[in-house]
Amino acid sequence: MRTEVDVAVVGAGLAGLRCAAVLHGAGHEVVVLEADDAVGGRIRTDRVDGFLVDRGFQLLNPAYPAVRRWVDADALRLQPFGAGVTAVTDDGPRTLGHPLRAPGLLPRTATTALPRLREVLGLARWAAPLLRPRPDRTLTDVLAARGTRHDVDRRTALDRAGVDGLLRRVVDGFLAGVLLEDDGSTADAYALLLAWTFARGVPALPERGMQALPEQLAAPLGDRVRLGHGVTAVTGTAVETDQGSVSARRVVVATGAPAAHELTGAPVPATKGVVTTWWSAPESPDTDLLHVDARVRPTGPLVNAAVVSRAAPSYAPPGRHLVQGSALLDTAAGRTPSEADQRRHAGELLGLDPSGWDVVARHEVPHALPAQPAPYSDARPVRVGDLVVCGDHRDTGSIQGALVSGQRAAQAVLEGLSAGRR
Ligand SMILES: Cc1cc2nc3c(=O)[nH]c(=O)nc-3n(C[C@H](O)[C@H](O)[C@H](O)COP(=O)(O)OP(=O)(O)OC[C@H]3O[C@@H](n4cnc5c(N)ncnc54)[C@H](O)[C@@H]3O)c2cc1C
Repeated sequence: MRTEVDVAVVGAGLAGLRCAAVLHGAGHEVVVLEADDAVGGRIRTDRVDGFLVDRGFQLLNPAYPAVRRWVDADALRLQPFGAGVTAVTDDGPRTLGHPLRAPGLLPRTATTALPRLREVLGLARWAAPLLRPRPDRTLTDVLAARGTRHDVDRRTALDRAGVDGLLRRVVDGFLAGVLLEDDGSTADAYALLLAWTFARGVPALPERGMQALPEQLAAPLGDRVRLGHGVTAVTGTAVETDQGSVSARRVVVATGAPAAHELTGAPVPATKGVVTTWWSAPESPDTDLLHVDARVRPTGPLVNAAVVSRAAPSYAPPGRHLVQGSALLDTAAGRTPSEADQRRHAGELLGLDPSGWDVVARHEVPHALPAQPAPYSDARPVRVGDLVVCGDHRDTGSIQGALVSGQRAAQAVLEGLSAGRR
């Protein structure tokens, strides 16, 4: 294979697909070179025995600005989770729900929150910047104006705001599952940004699984996406793959952080890992919420568990339920929770006997998210030497961040191409 194009994009994850779609839409000849056998990168879905299982539990928040702008969410036929969380506590299960988006949870939310007004006030102090954004300013602007909170991690910020007790354990447990760290080391500004998106939208799963999202982005590109093309080397104008070489006026590296480092030598953030086990269960409680362990001494490794098929019925065949339990994974530190530990803990969090569950799949994802320590930075440069680099590690470690970094990379390429023409 020898190809000549305007732009070669390495990687068909969300960032690469968004970047390629913009360039294709602007009339440039683009090729996307993907090592794997399908598009999606970290967002893949398998069908196993009639179940849909994503490669690691994740959710799509339709309130992400990038999703609103560039994704046809209606076409994905989203199945929302409940807007709240159920916590196992030392005094039994407690539920906290979004007051506007989950009015049905109000009585249970009030029972949890009213006896803890001091803790609620602490939480309000922590979340105060979220209450202030003016319609004409983004939350990032508001956080920038506050300055210092870019420099602290979320543990320090929650301590300073006086968030403690049960609500602190619920917040920590919930954020551990989203940020994939349980030491509070993520930049507080990013934790607040996430809280802001959770306040504005209810996370959901597409009817055909999470992979429907990258597939939608890839559709307009047609056969410009070449699967099974592992890239071995790049320069500013050429890409070597295991199938031959591609010449291009510009090259975009849109891989995850470790591959970006290998191909470009650019420094990349450390990564966080997660292991999700999926089980088929004959019965389940009627809950579409995430369940977390908010006991003073949690008894297992899970950051969350859920009966996925209660929220997303398309994920299980009739008469069965799909349960997931996710735990932090750090193979270098010897932290690889066993299936048995995950199963026992999931049973506790959901109030079920897990002995009759069958494993459907287990996904260990060592590089699930880039670490996002303080000071917060959501827009690392996309130009690295004469290459353009995108991916969630250049922005925030999220669907939103990957899409935005792809967009920024495309803009940088367009500027470069038009400057080259002058
Ligand atoms: C388990 C898990 C749970 C998550 N949960 C959430 C969530 O709930 N909400 C949220 O917003 N985000 C979540 N995320 C994060 C989100 O999925 C990622 O931020 C996003 O998908 C990253 O997209 P990307 O395009 O930057 O990178 P990737 O998806 O990693 O895409 C990079 C692509 O490059 C390809 N590639 C790599 N090397 C080469 C090479 N040499 N040649 C050719 N191709 C190559 C890869 O195969 C891949 O397809 C989660 C991620 C994981 C793994």
